[in-house]
Amino acid sequence: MSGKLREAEMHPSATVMPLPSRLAANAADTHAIARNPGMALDLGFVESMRSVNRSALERRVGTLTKRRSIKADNQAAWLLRSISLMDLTTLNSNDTDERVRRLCAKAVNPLRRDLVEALGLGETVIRPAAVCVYHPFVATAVEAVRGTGIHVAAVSTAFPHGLAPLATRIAEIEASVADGADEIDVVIPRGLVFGARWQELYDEIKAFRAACGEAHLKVILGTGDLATLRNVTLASMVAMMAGADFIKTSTGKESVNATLPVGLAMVRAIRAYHEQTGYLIGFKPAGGISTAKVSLDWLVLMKEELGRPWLEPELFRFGASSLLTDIERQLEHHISGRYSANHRHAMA
Ligand SMILES: O=C[C@H](O)COP(=O)(O)O
Repeated sequence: MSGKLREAEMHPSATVMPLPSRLAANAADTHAIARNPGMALDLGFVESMRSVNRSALERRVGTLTKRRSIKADNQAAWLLRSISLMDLTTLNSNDTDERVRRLCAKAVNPLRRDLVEALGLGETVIRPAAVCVYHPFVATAVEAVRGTGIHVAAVSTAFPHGLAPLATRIAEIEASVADGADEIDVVIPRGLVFGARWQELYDEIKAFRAACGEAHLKVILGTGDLATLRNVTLASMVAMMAGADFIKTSTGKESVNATLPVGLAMVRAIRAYHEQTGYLIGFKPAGGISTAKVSLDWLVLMKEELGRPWLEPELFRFGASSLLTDIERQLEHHISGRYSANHRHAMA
């Protein structure tokens, strides 16, 4: 099979629908979007989202993923898109500066030279949107990706549980911003959701947003801990009202991470918020997304439910530590018809 990609395939956004009013036209800057300022907490609106039908969401996900909207011939182009939508992540207890430098080097050159050439990419640069690290490694990452356009995201607010005093969590955000992180992934204390303590949750997230300043705020709900899709939907809505730029499923540390039905509940909350306010909120599924095929399922879901603007890094990211390795293997297979051993891939 030829590995060369047609121009239109390399740039799926070339055929996008007209951009909604709040999306800036300059897609070269992945922060070029009108930021969600948030709104007053409207519990009536939050509660209007309360009925969530799990089996209907599961049926919809089944239909979407079986319809194979991405044809085999186009899959390589969409896998390249998955790379550009990735927050390449390392969040391990044994992380070191050296490991973070290696991750960043991989982000700067995510594909081997021979793959780039075989795919006919020419001067087209394909890179993850961001690297995502713990606070102590922010400065190292900033230095390592300087000048590349790759964002540096820090997980913050006592990741992954969110159970430190509020002042400590806010100070953590401020420290990561001071070190150069321009995206901050915060976690919510799940107990605020179980107790329906929406005002407290709203106030905390609003304080996180203020501490972020210009840095973009991604709010991790820890959906695997939240027990019901109703909780997921209501927490999504409160996070957006409090000024989240993105809502994100999971930390990668819960026993259940990003699932498509949960993702669907969240993107429908995003749609409702957009209809109410005109603002576009990003979505980041994270945790356990490790295969190229699953990444394509997510892209189909986003395209079908929210449309093309949510296939751009301004509005969609995968949080993933090992997805890139599988995408590289699948691209190699696309080119050569063979799979190579994992050890040939630097991040394996
Ligand atoms: O936010 C990103 C996640 O922690 C990554 O999870 P993962 O290691 O399962 O890909």
